[in-house]
Amino acid sequence: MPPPTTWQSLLDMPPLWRHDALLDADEANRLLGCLERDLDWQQPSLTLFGREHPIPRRQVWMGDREARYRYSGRDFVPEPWHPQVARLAERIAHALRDFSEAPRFNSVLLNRYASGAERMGWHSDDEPELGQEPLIAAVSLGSERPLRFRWRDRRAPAFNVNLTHGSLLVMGPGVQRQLQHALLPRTSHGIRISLTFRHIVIDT
Ligand SMILES: O=C(O)CCC(=O)C(=O)O
Ligand SMILES: [Fe+2]
Repeated sequence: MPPPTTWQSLLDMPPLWRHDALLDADEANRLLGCLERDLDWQQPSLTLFGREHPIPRRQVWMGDREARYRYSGRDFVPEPWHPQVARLAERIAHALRDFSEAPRFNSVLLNRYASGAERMGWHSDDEPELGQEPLIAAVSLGSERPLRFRWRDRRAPAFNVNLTHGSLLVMGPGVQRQLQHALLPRTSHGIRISLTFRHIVIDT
């Protein structure tokens, strides 16, 4: 496990870690503006009980060409790496050098929440293409919002993790299997962008 100087351990087992200053405020501001401007933010619909619902946020999938993912029963090829996002992936890999299980991230889901009303419901990132025990690294930009976690077996109370501008949250092996997370709606919040870096296992 990494030295605890810049890292804060939120859970020991499974490992949940936060780094509050991956980017300084200027870097985080610049990246937020650049992603806002450059990316083609999408709002796909999901089918739930036979009805189509547009997702309550915008998103972009980005990554290596081979890192395809399935979504609503269809195969998607990710957008090519934006140079600033590719640089950020390298920076995270560097910050994670002391985690023995740190993967090489070949894809990232970017989420854009225009206001506190936009959100993401309870889920785990446990799609088969992420492998058995994924490590997911999430960078937050913009308005500070809590990510709420709950244990699937309700062994302990749910808790919030505050995601500040420029911070990095690491969800280590076991987090997706044992917990769910959600970005719940909040009043009076400004724009927020998150980038969740993942490793998609490529079938050969
Ligand atoms: O926006 C967030 O911090 C949560 C994103 C998330 O859970 C995901 O991309 O799977
Ligand atoms: Fe997630």
